Amino acid sequence: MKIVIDDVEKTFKGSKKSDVTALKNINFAIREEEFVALVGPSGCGKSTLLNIVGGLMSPTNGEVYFEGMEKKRPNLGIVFQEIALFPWRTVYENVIYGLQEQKFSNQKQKEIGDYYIDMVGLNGFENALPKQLSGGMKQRAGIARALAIEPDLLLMDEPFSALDEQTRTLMQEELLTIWNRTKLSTLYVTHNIQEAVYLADRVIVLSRHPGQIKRIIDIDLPKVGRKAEKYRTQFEEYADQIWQLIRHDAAVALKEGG
Ligand SMILES: Nc1ncnc2c1ncn2[C@@H]1O[C@H](COP(=O)(O)OP(=O)(O)OP(=O)(O)O)[C@@H](O)[C@H]1O
Repeated sequence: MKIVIDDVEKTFKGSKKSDVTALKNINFAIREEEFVALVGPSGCGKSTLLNIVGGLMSPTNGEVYFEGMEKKRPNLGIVFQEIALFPWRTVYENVIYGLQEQKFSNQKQKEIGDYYIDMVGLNGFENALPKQLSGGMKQRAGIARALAIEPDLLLMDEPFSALDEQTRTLMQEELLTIWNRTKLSTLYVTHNIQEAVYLADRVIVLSRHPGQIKRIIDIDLPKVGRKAEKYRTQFEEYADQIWQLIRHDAAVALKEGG
C-alpha cells in the first residue's frame, strides 16, 4: 500500500484580494512503513497539504489516493497541535472513542484501549479527565486515540509545538519508540528542522507562494540512535542542508508576517 499525492494544487479564492495559490505541482508518495516529514517556512502550505491528504479539504486540482488497498476508505489517525480530547470523557474513554464508533465489542475495546494506553505510558491515568493532565500527557492520550483505530496512515500536524522544550524532546523520543513498534506510514508536519531530521525517513522541503516541493531528502541514518555522537556530523549536515533551502523563504515570510 502507498499513499499517492498526485499533482495536487490548492487555490483559495480571495474576496477582495486576488486568489492565493497555496500549493502547486505537489507530487510524492508515502510508502508503507515510511515516516515522511513536511517542513517549510510559515505559510508554505504544510497544514493545507496535510488537510488535503487527510480528506478534510479538497484540492483544486489533482488527487490523493491509497494505492493497493482493498478497503474502500482508509482509516486515518490524526494528531494536531492542540489535541481535541473530549473534556467530559476520561483518558480511557477518549482512547477508545474511535473503536466505539466502529462498533468494536466491549472486550475488544478494552484490549486495544489498554494496549495503547500502556504504549504511551498513561497507565494509572485511565480514569483521569483531560483537565487533570499536563500538556505532554494530553498529547500522549491523543496519540493513543489516533493509534487505537490502527490507522492506514498517521497524520501529525506540529503535535509537540505547544509543549516546553524538555517535554518536547522526551515526546520525540517516545514517538520514535512507538513508531518502531507500530511502523505506521506517517506524514508529519513541523517547522522544526532538527525534529524532522530526528524522526523522518524522508524530509520534504516546501517553498512558499506558491507552496511547491523544493527538495526531497532521504535521511540516510539509522532510525535508532540517530542522535549518537558518531552521527552528529551527518545529522548537522542534513539540518544545515534543509535550513539553507528554507532560509530565504523564511526571511521573506518573517517580513510579510507569515
Ligand atoms: N482558508 C483559507 N483561505 C484563504 N487562504 C488560506 C486559507 N488557509 C490557508 N490559506 C493561505 O494558504 C497559505 C498556506 O497556509 P498553511 O496554513 O497551509 O501554511 P503552513 O505552512 O501550515 O503555515 P504555518 O507554518 O504558519 O502554520 C498561506 O498563504 C495562507 O494564508
